[in-house]
Amino acid sequence: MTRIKTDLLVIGAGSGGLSVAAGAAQMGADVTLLEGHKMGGDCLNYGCVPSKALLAAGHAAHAMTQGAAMGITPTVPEIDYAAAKDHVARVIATIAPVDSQERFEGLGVRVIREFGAFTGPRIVQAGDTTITARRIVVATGSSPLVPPIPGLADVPYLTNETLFELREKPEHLLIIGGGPIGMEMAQAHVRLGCKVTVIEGATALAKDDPELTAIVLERLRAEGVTIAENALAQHITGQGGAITVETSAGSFTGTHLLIAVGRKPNIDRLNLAAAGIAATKQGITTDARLRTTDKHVYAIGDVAGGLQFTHVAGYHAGLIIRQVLFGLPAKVQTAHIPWATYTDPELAQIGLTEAQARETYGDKLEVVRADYHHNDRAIATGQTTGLIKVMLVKGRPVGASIVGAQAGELITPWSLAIANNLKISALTNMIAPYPTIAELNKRAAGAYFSPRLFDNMMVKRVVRLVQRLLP
Ligand SMILES: Cc1cc2nc3c(=O)[nH]c(=O)nc-3n(C[C@H](O)[C@H](O)[C@H](O)COP(=O)(O)OP(=O)(O)OC[C@H]3O[C@@H](n4cnc5c(N)ncnc54)[C@H](O)[C@@H]3O)c2cc1C
Ligand SMILES: NC(=O)c1ccc[n+]([C@@H]2O[C@H](COP(=O)([O-])OP(=O)(O)OC[C@H]3O[C@@H](n4cnc5c(N)ncnc54)[C@H](O)[C@@H]3O)[C@@H](O)[C@H]2O)c1
Repeated sequence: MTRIKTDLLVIGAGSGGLSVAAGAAQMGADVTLLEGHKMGGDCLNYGCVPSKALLAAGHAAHAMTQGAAMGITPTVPEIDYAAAKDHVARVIATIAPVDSQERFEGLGVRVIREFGAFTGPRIVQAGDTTITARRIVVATGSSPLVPPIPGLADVPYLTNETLFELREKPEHLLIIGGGPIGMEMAQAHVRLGCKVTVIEGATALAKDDPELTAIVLERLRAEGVTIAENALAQHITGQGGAITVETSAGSFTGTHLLIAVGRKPNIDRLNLAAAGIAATKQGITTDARLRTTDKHVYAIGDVAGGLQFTHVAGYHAGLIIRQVLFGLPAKVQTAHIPWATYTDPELAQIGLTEAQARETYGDKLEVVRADYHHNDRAIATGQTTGLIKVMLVKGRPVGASIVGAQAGELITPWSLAIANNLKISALTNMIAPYPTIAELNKRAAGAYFSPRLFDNMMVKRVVRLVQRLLP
């Protein structure tokens, strides 16, 4: 049995935990990091990285079918599904050293490859090591939620933890859940030559603006994905190769089944009760400073519930560094946190959607828009499907929604604007190189001033007067 005393104990080496550990160790703190499974957590091994790598393989296959309008003869791509998964594995392996035990030990972090469990307030057991810490950060992430649908336990099913290892190409992939995981994986698979059916109990991509999600769903359907909405999965039967999901809107049969109905926080192993730390089904209870019910213990990232994204876990980590290392106050804000779904077209959101902004601000709300089909770069590249909507109150953005090529890139300046409470003029003052899709942001911002300048009699009178007076 080994006993350790440490300044800062971080439980979980995923997006959030690694950021805290790297920052704190490099600033001179004594840091201990526990990881019971793979360094890098969900994002690297089972989430963002493999999903974007598989989407890229699907994109490459799709591109071979799309050149006709530009004089390129489309071909039917030959798809080696297992080789596409090899590409996914290589991408993970390329990024893995950044999150590795060796790198973190090199930074001065004490890394223990064990699951941790509280045995008392600020005391954690990890294998045969007992750790007492002045401050603890719980960053244990989340796992796929497997709902208690009758029959599910008796059929083989995939989750994001097993999908990326699958080497045999699904002939017909059934996906329960039309959230970001379901829709990204639906498009990746249909483009890799699989038949795909998405079974969604309510509305697909429901967290985004319905006007924009309709554009994504239309494209997915046009590419061959069957999307059944208001189809709650109720009963599952069959075996590998022939699985039937009975829903409130009919039954669907496929060869493989992916469950993508949301996440559950990783708290079962933590023995939180021993430390008097409260949690709900959504995650560990935290205050606005990310402190748990034990003020010396923080919870960050997916395990704290709320928005579950890698950049949120990273943002939380920054707030922890501020508080724990420098003793400065810090408060979680959510208004400037964007997200993007990497379908084609991409879908991105920050702040309030139009409906949410309308509910909050009523008549004070102004909505400005710009369409991709007016953008010269989008015309040149044949990517004219899409639009930007910006929600403004008294000349300041309170939300932005984008669907279209590179929406995930285009959302960033709106985060800058909202995070710094900038006026929309900050975006009109900006100059984007021509021809770029990014000009759309400036065009949307300009749409706020256009009616004020061009439909304004006073402006016209002033201009005429100045013209008369000028020599
Ligand atoms: C398919 C998929 C695609 C995604 N795509 C995106 C995307 O494109 N962009 C985006 O921003 N987000 C994406 N996400 C979400 C993103 O992966 C998570 O929000 C992010 O990984 C959360 O980071 P975390 O540090 O909270 O948890 P994790 O990264 O999950 O790390 C938690 C770590 O803690 C370890 N652990 C758990 N319990 C213990 C314990 N008791 N002791 C020690 N270690 C423990 C786990 O093994 C794990 O390594 C995606 C998620 C999925 C599933
Ligand atoms: N691009 C990204 O940033 C990205 C990509 C993937 C995942 N993620 C993260 O992972 C989280 C989880 O994603 P997700 O797609 O699993 O969850 P989700 O909660 O966003 O969507 C799950 C969907 O499943 C549906 N559902 C639930 N039970 C059902 C049932 N019995 N039958 C049919 N449908 C049912 C829900 O109505 C919902 O639309 C996301 O919220 C996000 O934070 C992010």
